[in-house]
Amino acid sequence: MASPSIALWVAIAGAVALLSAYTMGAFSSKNHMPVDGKTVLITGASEGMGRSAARQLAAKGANVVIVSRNVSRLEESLAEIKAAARNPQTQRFHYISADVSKPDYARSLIAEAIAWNNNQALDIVWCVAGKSTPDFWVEAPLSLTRDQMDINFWGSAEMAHAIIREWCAPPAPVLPEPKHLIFTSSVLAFYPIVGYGPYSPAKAALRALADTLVQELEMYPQKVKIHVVYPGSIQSPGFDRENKTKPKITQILEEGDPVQSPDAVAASAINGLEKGQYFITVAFLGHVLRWSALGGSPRNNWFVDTIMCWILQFAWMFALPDMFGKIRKFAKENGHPVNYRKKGNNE
Ligand SMILES: NC(=O)C1=CN([C@@H]2O[C@H](COP(=O)(O)OP(=O)(O)OC[C@H]3O[C@@H](n4cnc5c(N)ncnc54)[C@H](OP(=O)(O)O)[C@@H]3O)[C@@H](O)[C@H]2O)C=CC1
Ligand SMILES: CCCCCCCCCCCCCCCC(=O)[C@@H](N)CO
Repeated sequence: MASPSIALWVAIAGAVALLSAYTMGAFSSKNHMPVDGKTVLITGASEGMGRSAARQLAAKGANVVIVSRNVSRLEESLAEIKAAARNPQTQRFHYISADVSKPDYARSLIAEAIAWNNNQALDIVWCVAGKSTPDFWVEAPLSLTRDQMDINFWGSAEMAHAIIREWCAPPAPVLPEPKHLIFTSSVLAFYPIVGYGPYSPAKAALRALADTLVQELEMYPQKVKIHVVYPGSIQSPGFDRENKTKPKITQILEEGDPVQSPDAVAASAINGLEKGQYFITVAFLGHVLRWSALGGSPRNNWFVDTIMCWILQFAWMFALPDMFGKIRKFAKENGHPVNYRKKGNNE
């Protein structure tokens, strides 16, 4: 015999479950970033996650322009991307060699891509090109931080400036479907760890730029959606290179981060884009670090994000002493950092 109060609790629990299922997107399968027949420009697509993303977008029907410096790698990558096309008869593919760390590289690059695209505007621009050379911030020359800023921050900022001016100029058409600009940051933007000092500030700067742009773009009649992808460790050619200079303590601290394949990261990022997410994390540690550091950034989901942000503030009570404990133990055993900085670092 159920008392009225039990029935009431069951009803409330049911309503909460429904509400959370609804807010978690269980009833909405809308694709917020359809790419079939659209044209995507993607930088850093000759290797690693950019190449995987380009191939997966081709398989979903996109025309793709890939950008990086090395032409033979671009050609090889383009062949692979072409082979994955969904509609080989109608889809088109192209590469452009450019160095994204150079000032003002983006305007002429975009002009070339538009000309190739039968003078049609680009639909999606994804900045993936990036590079990390881990080292101790104090021991490494300061020029290393400048170089990392040039590629990781300026490489995307130049592109954002040029493409948004293109999409949002007064004569540009106001279309029902949004354009998409995607940045590729790193979970280190949420929680930087020692050894990535020359790199993390550039990736964190991308977050601040994106948080500004989502506000600024509200003021234009044209619709542009900003997204930021935050990968953890990716088993890419770049990862193999960075491991050569990565300090031991950095390896110890990032041990708990499972390395993902470029394909898995690209698939998960595209899944987040299709769900319409703003900040996209591609693995569990990434979700955790996003919740642990969300601040005033727009939410993907008010219900889930609010509860998880709240829980994660408690998790730091255990995580921070653990991380600092590892650093202090390492320092005690190894002495002054000058002694254990890896050889082979540029000096
Ligand atoms: N690997 C990892 O663990 C993580 C990586 N990231 C970020 O994800 C992105 C992809 O990383 P990953 O898959 O490792 O990439 P890779 O290092 O394997 O590949 C980098 C790509 O960018 C291109 N590139 C590098 N420098 C320039 C430049 N100056 N101008 C134009 N293109 C350039 C490269 O081609 P070329 O050399 O021919 O120019 C290549 O196509 C990067 O932004 C990276 O910072 C984030 C978190 C973790
Ligand atoms: C409550 C919170 C728990 C905290 C746990 C902390 C674990 C830290 C893991 C750091 C992972 C770093 C991946 C670097 C990826 C990257 O960007 C480079 N490989 C550059 O290419």
